[in-house]
Amino acid sequence: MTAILTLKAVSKRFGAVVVADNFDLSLEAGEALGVIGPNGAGKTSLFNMIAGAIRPDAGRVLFEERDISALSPSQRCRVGIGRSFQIPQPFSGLTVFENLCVPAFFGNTRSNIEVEKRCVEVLDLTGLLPKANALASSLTLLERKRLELARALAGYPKLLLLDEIAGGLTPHECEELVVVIRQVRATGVAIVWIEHVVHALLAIIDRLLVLNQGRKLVEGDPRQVMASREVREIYLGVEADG
Ligand SMILES: Nc1ncnc2c1ncn2[C@@H]1O[C@H](COP(=O)(O)OP(=O)(O)OP(=O)(O)O)[C@@H](O)[C@H]1O
Repeated sequence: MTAILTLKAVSKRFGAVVVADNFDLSLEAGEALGVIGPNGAGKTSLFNMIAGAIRPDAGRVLFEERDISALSPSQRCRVGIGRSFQIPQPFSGLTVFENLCVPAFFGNTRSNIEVEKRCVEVLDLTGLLPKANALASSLTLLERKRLELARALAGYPKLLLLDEIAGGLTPHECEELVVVIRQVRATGVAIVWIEHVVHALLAIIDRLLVLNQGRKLVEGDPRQVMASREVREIYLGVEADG
């Protein structure tokens, strides 16, 4: 299969803090990868380097085998990278539908009818159709999370970066969101999902990567990774003896 995303020997540091240490990553089209790691491990910085918000000190980022290292965040959006942020910040004075129009119209040559159709499709997929005309400021936390996902989807991404989208939700709300993300996945979009709510991740992903201090600590089958000595050590603070 073709790699949709490749990171080659990416390094980044902020002063003495290393957030990526000669880091390699490959993701196939349609694949779902989970990313966990302790606070400060470099997870959001990884997204920032994929989405173009920060530039690595060294290394390259490839999307569908094209080097996108020099592209701006908006150009990366246009090639097919969508992103949701840890703290949803919708345009609170606009309606839910209008919030989607912004990324759906941005920087493309699609007709109004096509873009409107896309917005309705995404609202339906994310369960927000009944709220289409509500002001974003009136939404509950779960609805704002749905809107965050919908805004990332509105720009026709082939790769979706989800940053702790389940954070702060009740277990029941989290289950509802997992149902939506599963539906998104079924449309063929590749997903990289950073999440501390591990059971939500495990319901979706094919592969799990554990980051620590900008390095890949362990990666592979999600359940095997969760049961690994390395994960027990960093999360439980125990010196596992294997
Ligand atoms: N722009 C920046 N300038 C300076 N330091 C930064 C910058 N961005 C991130 N850092 C530092 O880099 C480290 C990694 O941050 P990052 O947000 O990538 O971690 P994370 O794994 O996402 O953590 P969390 O789980 O707490 O969100 C942290 O120590 C953070 O303070």
